[in-house]
Amino acid sequence: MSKQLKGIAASDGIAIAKAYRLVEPDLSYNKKTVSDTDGETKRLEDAISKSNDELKIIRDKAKESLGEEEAQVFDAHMMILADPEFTGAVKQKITDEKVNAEAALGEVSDQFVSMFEAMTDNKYMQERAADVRDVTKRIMSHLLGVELPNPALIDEEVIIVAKDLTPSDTAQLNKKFVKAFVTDLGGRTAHSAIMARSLEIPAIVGSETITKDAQEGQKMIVDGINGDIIIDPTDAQVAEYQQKAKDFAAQKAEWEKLKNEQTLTADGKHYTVAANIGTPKDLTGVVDNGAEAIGLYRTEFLYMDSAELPSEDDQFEAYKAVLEGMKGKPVVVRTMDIGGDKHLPYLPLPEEMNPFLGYRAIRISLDRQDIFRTQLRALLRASVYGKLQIMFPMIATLQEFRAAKQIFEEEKQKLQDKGVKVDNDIQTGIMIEIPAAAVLADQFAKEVDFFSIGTNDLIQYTMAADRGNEHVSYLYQPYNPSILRLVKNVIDAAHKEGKWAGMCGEAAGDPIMVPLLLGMGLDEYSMSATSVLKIRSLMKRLSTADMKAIADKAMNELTTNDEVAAMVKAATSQK
Ligand SMILES: C=C(OP(=O)(O)O)C(=O)O
Ligand SMILES: [Mg+2]
Repeated sequence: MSKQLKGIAASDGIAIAKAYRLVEPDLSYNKKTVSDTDGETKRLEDAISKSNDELKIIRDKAKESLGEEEAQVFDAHMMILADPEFTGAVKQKITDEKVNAEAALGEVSDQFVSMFEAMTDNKYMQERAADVRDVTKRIMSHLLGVELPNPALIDEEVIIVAKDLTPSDTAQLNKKFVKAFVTDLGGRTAHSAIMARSLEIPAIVGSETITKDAQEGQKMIVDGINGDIIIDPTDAQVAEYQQKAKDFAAQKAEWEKLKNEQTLTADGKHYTVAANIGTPKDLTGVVDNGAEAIGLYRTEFLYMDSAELPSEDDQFEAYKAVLEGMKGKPVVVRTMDIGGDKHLPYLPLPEEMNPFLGYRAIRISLDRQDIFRTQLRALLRASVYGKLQIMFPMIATLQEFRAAKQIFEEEKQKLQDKGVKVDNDIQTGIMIEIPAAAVLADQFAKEVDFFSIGTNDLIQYTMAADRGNEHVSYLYQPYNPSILRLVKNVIDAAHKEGKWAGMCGEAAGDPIMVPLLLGMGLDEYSMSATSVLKIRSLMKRLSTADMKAIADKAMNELTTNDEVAAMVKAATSQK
């Protein structure tokens, strides 16, 4: 019997394939005393040898499908397996303390991990802690006779089923075989969901129970447009969704025709439809989808993809590639936004009760000026290759903006003094994603060159509802009149000072939000590249005067998110 489930639609598209459970098995063990220590040592050696064979295969596969760099992590794992200090310590423990191999491995591993993690001034050794943890899991799985999921070995079409996916898990998915993913946890603006959209993989998050409901290899349908999941579908359901997939492809082909057009409304007004990117690799999607600018380059992925802080030169190359690739079209580069759900293995952050309210983004940059200044220098040097605009994330106060701007000016001056060419007209702006900044937008507008509204965070901070928590996702309300009024306040404040206002949160590519934003006069809309043509097509049939009436009604007469959504749908003939 087929089973239906609903989750939060996070990335468009339909997929039909077998489930692949990316779920860690239970690796818990009991500590036991053993008399046959030789036998126990032999069990350990077998498990190590099986782990080694497995890692060799995984390494080769990863190299083939993901590239040399992604595959290197498995080399590091094999080195630990071959390291007599580590494996020797486990064997010693079995013999000396007469304990089972699982307990000896677990305890030695914990010691190594704590030792590496304590070396806070040695990034290389700190990273080894994560490697030791991974290798321990692999050996333990063989000792316990359970199987670890090995996503790098996937060689047939699958739908990934997981509790949650971190941005780095998502980066390792091979698009050739991974047709979709479904998770228990998460919200539409979690970074794994954002990455799914840029990879053009259908995704559903926050299903709550998919890891309980879907068994390995079971056939599944994932409808990333509506958030529907069907496990073990009937033939009729498969046929129905094959048709839906065809319709979706036809719709996409229709949008494709707008690729080289400007974005004009029905009454002939031009607005900039831009794209968000995470790495220079995403440029292809931006160009293929005809985006008119890059409204947000999330540079933290450059830091996350690296084993250590990226050097000034590495960063320079990445920024230059993006600026050149856009051929003079504007590129808004956001300085590093680490913290919240984005971590760096080599930059341990303090454990926090509320990481989204803690040490992150500009707060880290102003504290760790060595990191910040390096990034600004790389940006300044790259600025001559295109139209660079720099944006600071998570600005709460004017002092923060002034401090960031001051550091930017200092670095610019130092480079110029050395005779390095930099663009003299780089605009500097801020993300508006903290309600304090949205409320004081009139004061900020006097000092910044532009605003870009980050609704992903602005909504979570205004509604006090974690953007990634499916239990409070009902409160994550982009169309709530409170959010709309804040957004309007920001746009009006910018315009009053002759500045421009954009939006780079996911709401900028939302077909219900866009008519409201047009009505409020938002200048720039930056979204997943895959939404650009859909939104251009929508804007083409809307008139700004009509949308102004709708936006005014939403902000002044309606009271709930749902009322606003229903009104916009009816007024713009959307289903
Ligand atoms: C665009 C935003 O930034 P991020 O999603 O990276 O937090 C936002 O908060 O809306
Ligand atoms: Mg944000």
